[in-house]
Amino acid sequence: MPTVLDDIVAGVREDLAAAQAVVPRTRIEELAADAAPALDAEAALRRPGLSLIAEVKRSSPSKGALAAIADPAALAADYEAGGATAVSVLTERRRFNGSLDDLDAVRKAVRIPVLRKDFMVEDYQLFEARAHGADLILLIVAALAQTDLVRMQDIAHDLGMTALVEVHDEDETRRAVEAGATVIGVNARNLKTLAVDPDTFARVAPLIPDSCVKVAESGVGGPADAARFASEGADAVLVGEALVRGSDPRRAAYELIAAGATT
Ligand SMILES: O=C(O)c1ccccc1NCC(=O)[C@H](O)[C@H](O)COP(=O)(O)O
Repeated sequence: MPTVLDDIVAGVREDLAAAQAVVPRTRIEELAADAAPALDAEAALRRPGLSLIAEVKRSSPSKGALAAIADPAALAADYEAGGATAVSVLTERRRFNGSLDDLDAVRKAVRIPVLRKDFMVEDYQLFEARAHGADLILLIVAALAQTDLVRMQDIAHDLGMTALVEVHDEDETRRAVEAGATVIGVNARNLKTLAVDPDTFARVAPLIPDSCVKVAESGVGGPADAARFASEGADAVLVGEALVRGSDPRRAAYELIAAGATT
């Protein structure tokens, strides 16, 4: 029985084939090479205190529609003003209602690193991300064979980008570490059931070497959660829903970061 992840990836592959028919691989590589150099997102995430990766997220498979976000650039600018270290832009179209246009708009609006958050399954998407100004990309261990994970991380680094390698459990964490990941995101959302287990980070983080940046992803509902993840060793939290549902994203971003600093 296909999982939610399988369904999402199948849709991504269809959209990717359409994109490649319009912009072939050689051209997307040229566009990536011509883009302004990537910002050093890993260095930014290593700064003292709890970093916030604030997400532009319109909808999701687990919750459906979250927020209309007519102006993703304005939202990203609010995140930056609130002290976010980076902005995550969901570019997947079918389930998250995102796009590369959102990435372009956010890239133009902020001076902090930008994450292209998508389901990366082919090298083409890495060049595409860079061509659209991404500084960070997401590699989901559950969606990739180990050889693909290693190669795609190498390509991302060659393009000057940081790879946020996402894990959900102990086995995936071992694979991420073995692949040489330096920035590891522990996603509390089970990709089969979509349930969020807030204890995932505490369980899995001890397997991540101290030399890595540790990011707690999903289910951060407010400052108390940010403080808890910081006390459990998170260097950063990645937050979507709690920020896009609120009325004051700038203040909400500030409060998450402040809560992380108090631990
Ligand atoms: O959000 C989902 O429902 C989802 C389902 C399947 C795969 C990925 C999914 N979300 C992507 C993310 O990782 C989150 O957007 C991100 O961690 C922020 O989560 P949250 O703060 O809980 O919105």
